[in-house]
This record gives sequence, C-alpha cells and structure tokens, in this order.
Amino acid sequence: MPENGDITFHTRKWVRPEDLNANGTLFGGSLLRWIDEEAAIYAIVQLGNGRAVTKYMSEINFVSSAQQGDLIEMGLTATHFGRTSLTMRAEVRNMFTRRSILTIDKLVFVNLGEDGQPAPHGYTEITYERDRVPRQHLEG
Ligand SMILES: CCCCCCCCCCCCCCCC(=O)SCCNC(=O)CCNC(=O)[C@H](O)C(C)(C)COP(=O)(O)OP(=O)(O)OC[C@H]1O[C@@H](n2cnc3c(N)ncnc32)[C@H](O)[C@@H]1OP(=O)(O)O
Repeated sequence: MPENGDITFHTRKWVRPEDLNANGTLFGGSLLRWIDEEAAIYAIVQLGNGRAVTKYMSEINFVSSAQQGDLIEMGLTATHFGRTSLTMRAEVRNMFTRRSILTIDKLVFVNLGEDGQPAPHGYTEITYERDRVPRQHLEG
C-alpha cells in the first residue's frame, strides 16, 4: 500500500565514511547523485525508454542531516505526465525514524527520441508493473 502521499520508497543506502562532508554528516552531492540516478530509473520504467534525461529540479530542501552508519531510503512518485516530460516528487528519509532528510517538489525528466529531441511518450498514469519496458530488457 503506498504511503506518505503515494511516494514509494525504493532504494536503501547505508551512509559510509566516503559519503561524509567536513562536518561528518552526509554530503549533499552524494545524496543528489543517488536521487538523480533513482529518478532516472523511475523515469525509464514509467516511460519505457532508456533515453530519458534530467531537465529540471525545483528547490531542494535539505531538511535534516544523516550521519555515518544511518540507513536511508529514497522515494519517488510521478506527479504529472506531460506530452514529452514526466514530473516527479522525491523524498529521502531515515529508514527507521522516518525523519525527512531531503525533499524535492519537482524533478522533471524529458523523454527523447532517437534523434535526441523531445518525443511524446503517450502515457498519462503511473505503472506499478514492468509493462512499458521493451521485451529485450526483460529476457534473461
Ligand atoms: C527501457 C529500458 C532501458 C534500460 C536501459 C537504459 C539504461 C540507461 C541508463 C541511463 C541513465 C541516464 C540518466 C540520465 C540522467 C542524466 O544525468 S541526463 C544529463 C543531464 N541532462 C541533460 O543533459 C539534458 C540537457 N537538456 C537538453 O538536452 C534539452 O533541454 C532537452 C532535454 C532535449 C529538452 O529540450 P527543450 O528545448 O527544453 O524541449 P522542450 O520541447 O521545450 O521541452 C520538453 C519538455 O520539457 C518541459 N520543460 C522544459 N523546460 C522546463 C523547465 N524549466 N521546467 C520544467 N519543465 C520544463 C517542457 O514543458 C516539455 O514538457 P511537455 O510539455 O512536452 O511534457
């Protein structure tokens, strides 16, 4: 059952020494790299296209810090299917306390055609399956 305003939390990360900043807390750049990758995978599954690129990120709110050894989880949900774009909302939180660590209200990815230009994706709703992924990526 979806929770927290329909955000589904997918990937969990363990905060390691190499992810820390000079204050000994989680480096914001690591967090953004993880969330961008997570959003790219989410967009690829929703749009069924490996050619989806980050277009826009709204304000990023670093709500609270994470410490070495914390387990965190990253959540995303699609909030708008445009003609060629997909808008998502993101949240990162502590896995056990559920304290929010980061929120991004709008993360926009654009679906590209083979020519590298924006292309209509034709979708209007979230899928919770793998039904949009081309068959060759599903065959082992
Ligand atoms: C299937 C299974 C395969 C699996 C196997 C593959 C695995 C393979 C993994 C690879 C994973 C890659 C992960 C990539 C994640 C990166 O890191 S991508 C790199 C960073 N991003 C970039 O380099 C993009 C650079 N920007 C561009 O190239 C151009 O801006 C773009 C994206 C082509 C768009 O061009 P544009 O002229 O802005 O296009 P335009 O038609 O005006 O707008 C397109 C859409 O964006 C919206 N938009 C434009 N500007 C804005 C804005 N400021 N704010 C909000 N929305 C906006 C428009 O409203 C429009 O949306 P729709 O109304 O059509 O829905």
